[in-house]
Amino acid sequence: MPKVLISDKMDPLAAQIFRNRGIEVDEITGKTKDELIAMIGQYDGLAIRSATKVTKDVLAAATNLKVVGRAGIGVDNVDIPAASAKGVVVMNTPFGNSITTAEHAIALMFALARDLPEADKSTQAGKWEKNRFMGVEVTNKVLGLIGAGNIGSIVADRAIGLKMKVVAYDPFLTPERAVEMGVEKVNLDDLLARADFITLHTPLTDSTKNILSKENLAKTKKGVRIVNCARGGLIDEAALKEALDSGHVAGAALDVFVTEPATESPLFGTPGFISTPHLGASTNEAQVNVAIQVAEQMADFLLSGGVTNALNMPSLSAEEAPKLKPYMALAEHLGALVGQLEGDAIKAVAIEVEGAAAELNQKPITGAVLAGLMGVYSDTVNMVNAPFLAKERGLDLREVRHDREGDYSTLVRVTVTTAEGAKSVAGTLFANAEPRLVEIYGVKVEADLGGTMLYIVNVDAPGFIGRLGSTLGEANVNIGTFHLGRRSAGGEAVLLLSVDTPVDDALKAKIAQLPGVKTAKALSF
Ligand SMILES: NC(=O)C1=CN([C@@H]2O[C@H](COP(=O)(O)OP(=O)(O)OC[C@H]3O[C@@H](n4cnc5c(N)ncnc54)[C@H](O)[C@@H]3O)[C@@H](O)[C@H]2O)C=CC1
Ligand SMILES: O=C(O)C(=O)COP(=O)(O)O
Repeated sequence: MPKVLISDKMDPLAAQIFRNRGIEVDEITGKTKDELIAMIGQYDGLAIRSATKVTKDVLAAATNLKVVGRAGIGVDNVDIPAASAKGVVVMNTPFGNSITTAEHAIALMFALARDLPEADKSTQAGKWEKNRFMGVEVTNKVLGLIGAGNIGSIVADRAIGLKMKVVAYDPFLTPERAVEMGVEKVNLDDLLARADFITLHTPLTDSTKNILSKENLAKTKKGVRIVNCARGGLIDEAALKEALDSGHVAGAALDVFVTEPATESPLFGTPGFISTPHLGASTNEAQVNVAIQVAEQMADFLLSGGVTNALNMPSLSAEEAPKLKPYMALAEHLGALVGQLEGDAIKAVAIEVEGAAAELNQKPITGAVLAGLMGVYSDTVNMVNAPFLAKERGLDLREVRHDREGDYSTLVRVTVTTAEGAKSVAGTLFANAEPRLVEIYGVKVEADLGGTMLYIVNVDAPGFIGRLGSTLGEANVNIGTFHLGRRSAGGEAVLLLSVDTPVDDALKAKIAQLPGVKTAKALSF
């Protein structure tokens, strides 16, 4: 039974879903990094929000971990390259809390426009300072949207409803989408110069870090009000403090900080400054959404291999997963076969599918071929890290889907290119379920790949099979299955046999010395 740790505060529905689906679950929140490291080894899945930091050290200790599920959007608290290298899938719930976060941005915009927190404090202190608080309307004001993705678009929609003019800066926003959203696509300088309110909705990346830098804050319109419900680090906090003190920026509302929890900050107490403790996603509705989604996605993955919303591997629906399962076994075997036969000599790989296989999602088949191929170099390769390892080795990858009718109702072909040219192996499914090799380097051989095998290329001549059988018999090695094919009578013959015991180097050398043998390799699957 897989075991999951929920390490951040999550709606109880998450634990309930795991249990209903037969997954053991522990809810242990608020642990330090060392405590997490000490316990993580026993879990197959880790469900988190933003508090748990899934660092390289945590991943190194996570010897059983297969999936990290983020009940929310931002995954900057997860070292994704380290997770990928370790073969751990990282998934999030990209839509579950977007409305809620957009609403929080709008709420903060209004709070800034009317100085609500300060007015509340003063009124409850019995001051009735009616003349101190003079706000601004948002109607007809320009809202500058930095980042026009899921949350940004919802903010734009609400702001347009409030009769604001929305200008958006997002390098990935197409002109068509801008028209659809009813916003004007602008460059950053234009936005800074025109916006009465600025709201940020981008992830924190190299290109967005300090996007509101000291220099860019200086380009804003005097009296601008700024909202950040995305990530700390998008605004230079020290520069923001200066701009608030000087009165250039009239107000700023931050839900997120460079360092969280932000229990102290030079910004605290600055006139015009409002803050909330990373509450963007904190509504009942959003937390129910993300808890259900993350638990269902993680359970699908742990129980059936279905992959949804993964950031480091292609998606695979829970319905598709069982259909693809035998193909993935076939693909992994074909990859392992060419990987063991050609090793470092491989420069490029082409993966072709035809017949029934061409109707399926090809990405998992490709991932499985690469996992088999890269598995030659490491025991910890799986479908998640194999594509990254292949890229690191500079392997050129090509995927081809054929519409044509071939000799087989379904076929997967893996062709590798080495200095000697292109070499290919192909396999099919017997009875839609059992993987079968059908061709190796141009020779038709039907074989079950599995266990320990011997691959022998020899000159097709009488007496060879007898001599090989005797050599194996003398070494007390029992033959399990025996598959034979040849390029032409009297030409090159190919033998693939499974044996019940490992073949040591001495026996391999003996076989290689038999008359007529061109190649002799031991394989394991
Ligand atoms: N405060 C909170 O509790 C919450 C914060 N968030 C944060 O909100 C942010 C946005 O979330 P979504 O809208 O769902 O993401 P998204 O991926 O749908 O949209 C992000 C947008 O930023 C744009 N972008 C990327 N680089 C940019 C750049 N250099 N300049 C301008 N735009 C750029 C992208 O093209 C994309 O359209 C994320 O960082 C997420 O972590 C999300 C949920 C809750
Ligand atoms: O979903 C996100 O990106 C958020 O920032 C929400 O964070 P939280 O789950 O409230 O810790």
